[in-house]
Amino acid sequence: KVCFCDTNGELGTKTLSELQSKYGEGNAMFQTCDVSLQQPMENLFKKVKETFGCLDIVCNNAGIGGEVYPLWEKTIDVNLKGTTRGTLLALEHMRTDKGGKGGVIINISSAAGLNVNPLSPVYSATKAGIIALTRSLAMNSEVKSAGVRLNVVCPAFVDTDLIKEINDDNCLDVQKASKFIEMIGVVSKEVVVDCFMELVRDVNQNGAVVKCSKMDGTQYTSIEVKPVT
Ligand SMILES: NC(=O)C1=CN([C@@H]2O[C@H](COP(=O)(O)OP(=O)(O)OC[C@H]3O[C@@H](n4cnc5c(N)ncnc54)[C@H](O)[C@@H]3O)[C@@H](O)[C@H]2O)C=CC1
Ligand SMILES: CCCCCC(=O)/C=C/[C@H]1[C@H](O)CC(=O)[C@@H]1CCCCCCC(=O)O
Repeated sequence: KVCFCDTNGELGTKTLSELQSKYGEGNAMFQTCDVSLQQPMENLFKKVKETFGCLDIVCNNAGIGGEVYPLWEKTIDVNLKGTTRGTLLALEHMRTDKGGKGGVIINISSAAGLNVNPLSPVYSATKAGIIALTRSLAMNSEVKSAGVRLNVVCPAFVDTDLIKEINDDNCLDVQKASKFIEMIGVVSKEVVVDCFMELVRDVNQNGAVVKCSKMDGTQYTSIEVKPVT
C-alpha cells in the first residue's frame, strides 16, 4: 500500500490511476499537499494512519532548485523545512514508544549536499542540511530504541524534469552546468530506486548516506561518528 503527495495535482492523479490499475484501488492513495505547510502535512499523516493502519516506510523526496530571491527562500522552505517536517511527522507516527510499529525513513538529498557545488549554493546548503538532520536522528539513541531507522540517498544528475529545467533562476551559470552534466553523466531513475530499495531492506545500514552517480557508481560514504556519552 502506498500514499504519495505532490503540489502537482494533475500529475499526481494520473500516477494514482496507473498505480491503482496495477495494484488495486485500495492500495494506492494520492493527496495534493505542499510539504512546506505544517497543518496539511499533519492531516495527511493522520489520514494515512487511519486508512492503512500504520506507516512502515516514509520517503521525503519533494525538492526544487532556486538561487535568486524569492526562490532561494522557497528552496529552503521546500527542501530543508519540508524534509524536516516530513521526517519529524514520520518519527511521531512510527516510534514504538508512541504507539507506532517502528519503520524506516529515507530522505532524498543530492551529491550537491555532499560535495562543493559552486553553481547552486543555496540548493546545496539545503541538501547538506538534509544529510546532517538524517544522520543525527539515526544516531540518536532514543530514536534507535524506538525502532526507527533513517538513511539518505544522494544522487548526482538523474534523468528527471529537474535537470531539464536548469535555468538562470536555479543555477548561477547554465553553460558551465551543461558542461558539468556532460562530464558527470546522468543516471537513470531505476538506479536511484534500486539504491532506495536496498536501504529499505537492509536493517544493518541505519545512518548510511549513499551516493548514486553515473560517473562514480553507487557508493556508501564513510563519515566519522564520535559517540556521545
Ligand atoms: N534530478 C536530479 O538530477 C536530482 C534530483 N535530486 C532530488 O531528487 C528529488 C526528486 O526530484 P526530481 O524527481 O529529480 O525532480 P522533479 O522536479 O521531477 O520532481 C520533484 C517533485 O516535487 C514536487 N514538489 C515541488 N515542490 C513541492 C512541495 N512544496 N510540496 C510537495 N511537492 C512538491 C514537484 O511537483 C515534483 O513532482 C528532489 O529532492 C531533488 O532535489 C537529487 C539529485 C539529483
Ligand atoms: C557545480 C554543479 C552545478 C550543477 C547545476 C545546478 O545548478 C544544479 C543541479 C542540481 C539539479 O537541479 C538537482 C541536483 O541535485 C543537481 C546537482 C547535482 C550535483 C552533482 C554533483 C556531482 C558530484 O559532485 O559528484
